[in-house]
Amino acid sequence: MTCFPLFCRKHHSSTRHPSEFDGELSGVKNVTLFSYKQLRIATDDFSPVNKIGEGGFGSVYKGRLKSGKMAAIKVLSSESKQGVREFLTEIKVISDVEHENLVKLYGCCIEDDHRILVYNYLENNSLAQTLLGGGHSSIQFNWRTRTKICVGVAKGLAYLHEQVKPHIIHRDIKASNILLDKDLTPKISDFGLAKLIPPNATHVSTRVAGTIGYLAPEYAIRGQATRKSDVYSYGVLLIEIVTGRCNTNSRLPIDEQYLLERTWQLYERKELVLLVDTSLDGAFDAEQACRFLKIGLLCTQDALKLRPSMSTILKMLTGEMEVDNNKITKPGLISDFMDLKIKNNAPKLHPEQINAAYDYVLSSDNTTTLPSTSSSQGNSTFTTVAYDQSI
Ligand SMILES: Nc1ncnc2c1ncn2[C@@H]1O[C@H](COP(=O)(O)OP(=O)(O)OP(=O)(O)O)[C@@H](O)[C@H]1O
Repeated sequence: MTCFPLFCRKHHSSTRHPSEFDGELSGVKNVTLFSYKQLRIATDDFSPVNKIGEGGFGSVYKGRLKSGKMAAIKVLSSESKQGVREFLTEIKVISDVEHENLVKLYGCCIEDDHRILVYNYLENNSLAQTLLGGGHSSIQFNWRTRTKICVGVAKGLAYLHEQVKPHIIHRDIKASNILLDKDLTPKISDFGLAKLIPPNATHVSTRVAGTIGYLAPEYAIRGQATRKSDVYSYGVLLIEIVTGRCNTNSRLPIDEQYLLERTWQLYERKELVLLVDTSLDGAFDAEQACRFLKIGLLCTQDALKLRPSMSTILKMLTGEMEVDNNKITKPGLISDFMDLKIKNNAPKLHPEQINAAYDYVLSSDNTTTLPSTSSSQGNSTFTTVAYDQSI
């Protein structure tokens, strides 16, 4: 393994072709550059046996580096144009930040057409595959562990939002981007969509790219990414961790399908405790669990100003600050926005219809008919959307 700043020319191997990446990454320091051969050896020639995941970006392999360290090796698929941009963003953003609750980038490989990111390997997969994976994991998420995960993710985000300069908006906080190490310490991953906030900017107007179910309405509709749109996604995640449920589940009765709506209903009825994951068999601190759910509601309010900052959230999670019930208002839901826009009193939408409705709301032709409500129902909302704000 060679360790040197990227694009320190005297170290370039003969196989590396200078490209548009040189300019794009000129400010990046201290990233280890791996050769393709090193990563081929580490992964046994990218053997399917070592494949541990597949994302929007490409395939992820487990590998052992020459140093003996285990690594997660993320190979950008060659067709992915958008992926190249995200590849560059990810390197720029995370090469400079280091925190216990953020995934660590060991380095990258830019050789011929290969674009590969190398991270520290996290033994216990993502929250999406474990806690929310429908019972396919043997990990016991007891209440203490859940508390540690909620607090850890909040610390990682507070660091990105408030300590790093310029501040960083992650833009894709969701269960599949929270990875767990061997001690179940959470690590925020996937900085490919992150944006750096220029000093004095109130928001970054941007292509909307994120995951339905976690997107703050103002970000989904107007493309305005702020730290408060990350706070919204964090609120959704927090409620998922306490309840052990995905934010949308179309197998449930209609009034329970949308977790945020359900949380609000039970909050109004003062029955929030009923929402806590039943697999805990009652072994949880009810005051703390209800507090976490209320914090989730604070985070997902429609008005950005009402959503707390990550450092305030952290204080509320740890009990250093009280949650003021008077400050909690109804969650902002994209479906509410769509209900207003869609003619003929659109019925409640299934997750796959939300995708179609997105396109509908953002298209100039708002006379388009929505697909019928009787379509087949899926359980997952982990659909990544990306469209131009200018649409
Ligand atoms: N550092 C890592 N350690 C262990 N496993 C990892 C690591 N990074 C990624 N993985 C595995 O690879 C999978 C795919 O990760 P990736 O970040 O490419 O996509 P994703 O976040 O699941 O989806 P999307 O790209 O659509 O957001 C993860 O769900 C996880 O199982």
